[in-house]
Amino acid sequence: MENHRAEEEILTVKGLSVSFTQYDRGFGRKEIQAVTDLDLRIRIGEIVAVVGASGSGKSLLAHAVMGILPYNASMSGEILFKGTPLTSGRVRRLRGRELVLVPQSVTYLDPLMKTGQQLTKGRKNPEILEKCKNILSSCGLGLEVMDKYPFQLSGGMARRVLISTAAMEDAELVIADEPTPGLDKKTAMGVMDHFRQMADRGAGVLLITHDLELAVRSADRVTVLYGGRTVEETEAFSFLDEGLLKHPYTKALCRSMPGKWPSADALENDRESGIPDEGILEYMRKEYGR
Ligand SMILES: Nc1ncnc2c1ncn2[C@@H]1O[C@H](COP(=O)(O)OP(=O)(O)OP(=O)(O)O)[C@@H](O)[C@H]1O
Ligand code: NI
Repeated sequence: MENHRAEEEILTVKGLSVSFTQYDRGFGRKEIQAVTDLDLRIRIGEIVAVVGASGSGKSLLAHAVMGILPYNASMSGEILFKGTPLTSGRVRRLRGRELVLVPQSVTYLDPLMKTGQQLTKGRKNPEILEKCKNILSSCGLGLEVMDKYPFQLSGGMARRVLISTAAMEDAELVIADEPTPGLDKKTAMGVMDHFRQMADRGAGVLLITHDLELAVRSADRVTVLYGGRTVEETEAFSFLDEGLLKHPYTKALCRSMPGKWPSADALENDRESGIPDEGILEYMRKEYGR
């Protein structure tokens, strides 16, 4: 992975739309548009965060890239991995190797397999075991978890095993779907350090999270979704200065970060923010129709 041009895109998503067909009793079919015309780019060495409220389409984006959308979903748009279309055959070959997902739900761990086997995929050479040990320890876990089945782990431990499983592969694209709930801040930052190391070695990382603060601290760029659409795409540092953000929804999100509440005085004189008096959610409902 050494000789890539720095500007090379690992992942290119162009105009992605995902919809579901629902059948109502007696009323026929209804199309539900869940993701609309989404663009996203991840270059080598980059961590790109996707943030947005529950139901804004973050996991669907991840699942579309991984080729694991549910059977009743249909998608359109283009998804390229290293500049070449990610066809269903290609994604099947790359999944779990060059293309790795840290799924949102820990139920993705195989309940019948000890975690050690899931981590090493049965490989027993000393280098693999050493690597496994290092990765587990950077996620705050000891080697003893390798001898346990998933049901013997707490939710937070299972999540860390999932992250470690992904980190074991020298993936070129890692998609982490809400990797940090249930982890304390220190462990969460440890996990993010790990993703940063992977990026430094030439991978691209897509970090999906509710946690805007984590996104701003760990990612290079942040894409904000609302109702399946991109509201704003910006450098992470823009969140340190609200004036660099464009959309009122992003500004409102920025203000919701801990320690980010503007003073009463600032709010009194707040003509610049563009955050409407009616409240941001009411505004978004009108603008985005949901
Ligand atoms: N199998 C499905 N059938 C119908 N609608 C679906 C299906 N899966 C997802 N959706 C809809 O698509 C929208 C986006 O879902 P998605 O799981 O991507 O949200 P999310 O941003 O990941 O939310 P969360 O933060 O809660 O994980 C939701 O409104 C959801 O209702
Ligand atoms: Ni999700």
